Amino acid sequence: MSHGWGYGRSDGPDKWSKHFPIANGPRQSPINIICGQASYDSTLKPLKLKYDPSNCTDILNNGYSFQVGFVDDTDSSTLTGGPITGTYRLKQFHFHWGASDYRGSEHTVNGIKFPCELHLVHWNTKYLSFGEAASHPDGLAVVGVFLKIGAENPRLQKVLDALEAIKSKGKQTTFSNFDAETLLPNSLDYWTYNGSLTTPPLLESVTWIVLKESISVSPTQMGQFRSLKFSGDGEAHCCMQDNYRPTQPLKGRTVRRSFK
Ligand SMILES: NS(=O)(=O)N=C1NCCCN1
Ligand SMILES: [Zn+2]
Repeated sequence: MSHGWGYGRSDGPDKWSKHFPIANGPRQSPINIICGQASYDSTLKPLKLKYDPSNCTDILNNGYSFQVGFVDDTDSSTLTGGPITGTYRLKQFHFHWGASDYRGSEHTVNGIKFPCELHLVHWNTKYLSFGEAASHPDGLAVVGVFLKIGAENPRLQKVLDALEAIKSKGKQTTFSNFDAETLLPNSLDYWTYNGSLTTPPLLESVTWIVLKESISVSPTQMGQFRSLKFSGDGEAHCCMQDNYRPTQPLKGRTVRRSFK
């Protein structure tokens, strides 16, 4: 499952530019969102997320994070509105987290790190597939949701309960009838900017939509994230944590906000 990159000292984010030179490109992600510099745009539409729980198929430890996959052969789980035009289909969601509760998110807000960040990955249906869409500047839209330490999150717990079966790299199991909408906060106010995938191949094809409101996660639940392994069965155990890319230079980009 390893593609020659990771989050360790020898293969981590500072080394990615060796095989993926776009790592130093003009629209890399994640970024630090400076609230006072994000400009309100009254033309931004409300986000419309319509997810069908029956599209949910599986949960996989891919050796970098874990992802929950969705069938994406129809428009039954989609993102529309917001800063995008057209219809984007939900492909998967995954998370990034830290070894401690004081780091782990990829985006930061006024320099503040959260312990975890959820990414809901969607692709533009003007293209034929996720893979095709990922090579176009308007191909992908990722909704980012911060997780903040607080009360136990019973909706998140449904996902965490499935981790028992996918502790090591390459493990996959069925995961069905999950409504991804239950992972969203009450408010869909957002920041948006043009960026990239935050993991190799770091393609600059993502419209980022980062929600202002966070969802809760308890310290115990964060421990369940950290119980996963980067390593496969039979390999030296390596806890899956600190699987986040540090923030990247803005390089003149504008961050817009949908809220006053
Ligand atoms: N963290 S991210 O920007 O969503 N990066 C991704 N890379 C591979 C495909 C899905 N997403
Ligand atoms: Zn991600």
